[in-house]
Order: sequence, then C-alpha cells, then structure tokens
Amino acid sequence: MRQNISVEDALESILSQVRPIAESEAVPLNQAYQRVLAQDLASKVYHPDADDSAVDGYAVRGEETITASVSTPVRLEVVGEAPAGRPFSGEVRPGQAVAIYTGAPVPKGANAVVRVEDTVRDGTGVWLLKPANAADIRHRGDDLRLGEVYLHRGAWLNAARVALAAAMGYPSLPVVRRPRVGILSTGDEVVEPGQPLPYGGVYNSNSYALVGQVQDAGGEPVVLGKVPDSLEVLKRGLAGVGQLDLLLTSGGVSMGKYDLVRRLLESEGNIHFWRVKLQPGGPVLFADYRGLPVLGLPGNPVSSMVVFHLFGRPLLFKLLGRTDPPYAGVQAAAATAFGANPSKRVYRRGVLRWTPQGFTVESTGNQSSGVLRSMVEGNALVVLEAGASAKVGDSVTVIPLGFTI
Ligand SMILES: Nc1nc2c(c(=O)[nH]1)N[C@H]1C(S)=C(S)[C@@H](COP(=O)(O)OP(=O)(O)OC[C@H]3O[C@@H](n4cnc5c(N)ncnc54)[C@H](O)[C@@H]3O)O[C@H]1N2
Ligand code: MOO
Repeated sequence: MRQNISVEDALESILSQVRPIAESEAVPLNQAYQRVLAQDLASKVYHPDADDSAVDGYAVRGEETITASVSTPVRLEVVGEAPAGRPFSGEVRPGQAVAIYTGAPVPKGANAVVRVEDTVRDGTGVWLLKPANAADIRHRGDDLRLGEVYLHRGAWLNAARVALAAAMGYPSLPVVRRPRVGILSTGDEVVEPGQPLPYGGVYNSNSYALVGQVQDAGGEPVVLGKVPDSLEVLKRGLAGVGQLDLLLTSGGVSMGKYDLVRRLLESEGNIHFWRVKLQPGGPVLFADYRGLPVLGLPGNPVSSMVVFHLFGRPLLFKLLGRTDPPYAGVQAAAATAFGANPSKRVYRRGVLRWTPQGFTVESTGNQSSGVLRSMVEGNALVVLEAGASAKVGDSVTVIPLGFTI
C-alpha cells in the first residue's frame, strides 16, 4: 500500500486500475441526454439537403438585378411560390422571380435572392429595390455532409449533441452502459433524515451528495444505505452489493479504531493507496475488494464531495470512455486572502465571479471540511500548493464546480 502520495500519483493509480465499459445499448433520442455515445456517428443526410434560401424574399437570376435601386427599381414577374417543405418545381426564366421562404430549395434557373424588405409587391409582379444577393443562398452540405462523422465515441450527450444526432437522422443512439456505483455510508452516528436525531448524531448528507455527483458524471447510483461501526455488518453489507462497477464508501478511513472500511480492506482487500497529500480529503483510500474498485471517501461532508470530484469523477469518465475533461482550471484574481497548508495541496471553497476585469474568487469563509454550506455558497475550488498562500489580487487556479467553461 502506498501512503502520502500526491494528487497526481493517486489519480494515475486510480485510472490505471479501471478499464472502460464495453457494453452499450440503444436508447431513443429523448433518453440519450447525459449518456455517453458508444460509437462514431456519420451523418445520414446532407444539411441543408439542397441549396436553399437563408431569407424570405424572391429567388431571381442575379445578373438581371445588378442595377436595381430605390430610384431605378427592377420589375420581375412572380411566377410561383416556394415555401419551405414545398419546393417550386418549375424554372425561373429571364424576367421572372419566385417568392421564396427561408429553408426552401432555390428553384432551377435562380442563383440569388432579394430579401422581401428590399422589394415592393405589385400585382403579378415585384419591384426590386436592391440587387439580389448570392450570399443569401445556403449551400447543400454547408452544415452536414452525408457519410461524414460529426459525433465521436465518448461524446457526452448534451442538448446540442442530441440535437445534432437528430439532424443527422438518428432516431435512437448507441450509448455506453451506465456504470453502477454503489454508495455505502458508515458510522454509528449517521442517521437518515426523517429519523429523530440522537445526541451527537448527524444526518446522512454524504449519500445524497454522492447520488447527485454520480449522476452528473454519467453513472447510475445504487444506494446501499448505511452500515453501523461493526466489521461483521460491514462485511455482510459488502458481500451483498451485487454487480457494481465501483463502490463508494463514506467515512471510516481515518486513524480511529472504528475506521472499519480501511481495516476491512486492509485485511480482505488490496489497498492501492491510503492518504493523499491534499486537504480536505487527506485520508482517502483506493482499494480492490474481490475485483471491485473501492474509493473510500473521508466522512467529512466537504471532504467526501471534493474527493469525489477530484478522483471519483475522473474514474467514472474512464469507465464511460468520456472524452471531455472531468474538470478544468481557470485563473482568477483572489478577492480575499487564502491560507496555505504547509505540507499539502489545499482546495479552498470560493465564489468564482465573472467581472469586466476577468474572473475573481472570494473565500466562502470557514474552510473546515465539516462545513457543507461552503459547497453551497461556493461554486469553485481554489487550488493552493503546499505552503503557497494567496494575497488579495494574486492570480490563483480555480476549478469551477457544477458548470463547465
Ligand atoms: N487522529 C486523526 N484523526 C483524524 C485525521 C487524522 O489524520 N488523524 N484525519 C481527519 C480528517 S482530515 C478527516 S477528513 C476525517 C475522516 O475520517 P473518516 O473518513 O474516518 O470519517 P468518520 O470519522 O467516519 O467521519 C468524519 C466526520 O464526518 C461525519 N460523517 C461521516 N459520515 C457522514 C455522512 N454520511 N453524512 C454526513 N456526515 C458524515 C462524521 O460524523 C464525522 O464528523 O478524520 C479526521 N480525523
Ligand atoms: O481532510 Mo479532512 O478532509 O481535512 O477534514
């Protein structure tokens, strides 16, 4: 077992232990959001399907309109209409125009369009007050070309990507099976909300943070409830977890004699590492329990959330084959001072704001890892290397939480 390793070494150890999930399934478009594409997708169509009009106006032979102006309007005979979805089947001959609408294919013979606001309708004809513009025609395949791959395996299916798949002609999408992620809380003092709170008790919040964090990363949370501080009960709980891709435990990984998760994994599992040089979340543990990867999150609510973000989220991304980064940093000017830890990298909770001068970040105040409120009031983690504090105005690295830039 490795101990006291860096965040980078811990992440590398975790990622080297997990293989991407090979199974996939087909789901209708409306169920594809927040899933991960399992195959490259080539367009089944051209978009636009034909050279079409980008504006409402008149399709004309451009060379006939060059002299058109308010003082010297050009008159053409309107021989038909081309609404979107009902293309004009004839041809635009010299002296003629066809009333055309945005998205309709440009009829044969026409090569430019005059916008309706630059025309005056006059019985069976139309006066053009400006020359026609060829740039108001969109060309076949400007957006999508038949057979070309525009969505790649590993893509996180957000609104725009699902929409693009629809535009390419797919009614359903192949997506990677969701990793099943067990969430197990430990601790005699931990009580489910809704139950009376005994003296010294604490409501289970970690499980609920993890359900949301697992879903946000693309996993399927499997809530396994809470086991009390008893080795036997913990063992029975672990024996009955069923088919999982990852087990998250919360609590029980520190130095105390009731820190059962660590003790059980020490004796019956294989601990890859325990304790990482970071705060909050230093006592994090990563192990293998009978073939199941186990990420042991420290019990303090902030530690649990931060450690999941730094390690659990990238682990799920690897299982899913997601190609977007699990998190990223931006530079921001410190609006308050941030204190250092002499021997560990710290992740302080801060409020990241966009101002006309750029990003600024302000501390949420009390940085104790028991203050869950800091994860609600803050929207970002300020990263400070061991021994490195920040003064007001210093540029610091910040990891935005819950939104991507
Ligand atoms: N002698 C030492 N003691 C501690 C150390 C240390 O290095 N030496 N590290 C501290 C740090 S840092 C952390 S973080 C915690 C982690 O401890 P555990 O993972 O063993 O967690 P517990 O002791 O079970 O709980 C810690 C804290 O979190 C509360 N908790 C636990 N589960 C939940 C839950 N599901 N929902 C809400 N809150 C929960 C629990 O009541 C405790 O207050 O260890 C320090 N100790
Ligand atoms: O690392 Mo603990 O997570 O500071 O409280």
